[in-house]
Amino acid sequence: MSVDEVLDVFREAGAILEGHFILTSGLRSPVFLQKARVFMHADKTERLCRALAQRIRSETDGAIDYVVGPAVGGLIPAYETSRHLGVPAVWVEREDGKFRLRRFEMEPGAKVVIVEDIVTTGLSIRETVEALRQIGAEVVAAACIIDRSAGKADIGVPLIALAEYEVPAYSADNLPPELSAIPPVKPGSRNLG
Ligand SMILES: O=P(O)(O)OC[C@H]1O[C@H](OP(=O)(O)OP(=O)(O)O)[C@H](O)[C@@H]1O
Ligand SMILES: O=C(O)c1cc(=O)[nH]c(=O)[nH]1
Ligand SMILES: [Mg+2]
Repeated sequence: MSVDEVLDVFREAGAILEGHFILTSGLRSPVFLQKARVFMHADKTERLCRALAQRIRSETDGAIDYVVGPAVGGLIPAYETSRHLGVPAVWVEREDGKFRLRRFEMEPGAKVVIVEDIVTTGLSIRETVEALRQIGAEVVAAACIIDRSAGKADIGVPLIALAEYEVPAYSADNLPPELSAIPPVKPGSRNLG
């Protein structure tokens, strides 16, 4: 799929929100990609994840044992992408704030591909890589639907992005006046009580 085709899916689903958003990294942005509004539609999700699975197959060597999704945003795309790759999908979720594979066993040396929804700074993927390495898994690559860093995020493993779409983000102490004027909202699940 082309970048425009991917963004059209987000546009059609009303998933490109404008306002003042607190991102999971703490950065602020005037744009939020509300992926849940895409993933609520099985047909749109299938189209995106089929294309992502094709990219994963062509850009990784050898067999993959598992797809791993970082909860919450990675759950649905990891599951749907795994269906097209023909391997099981598991997930990491936060326990005391840290990602952990709480519900599954994984044999040491298992080859995994992380499937995320959105990448901004790459922080969530780096945390997922760390959790998987701690249990002896081999992270072959990570993949995402949209990379908001447009290739700049350093995650320490190859990143396969279905689309790169650069969106501005600012530190909280360096906001442009038009953002300062809007009360911020935090849509994601990190640090939810
Ligand atoms: O590259 P990063 O700077 O880490 O940003 C991207 C992450 O932010 C969102 O997760 P969030 O923690 O907001 O919660 P969610 O998965 O519940 O949406 C998204 O699902 C990615 O995991
Ligand atoms: O960086 C984030 O937290 C983030 C950005 C975005 O556009 N969508 C999302 O779900 N998370
Ligand atoms: Mg997430």
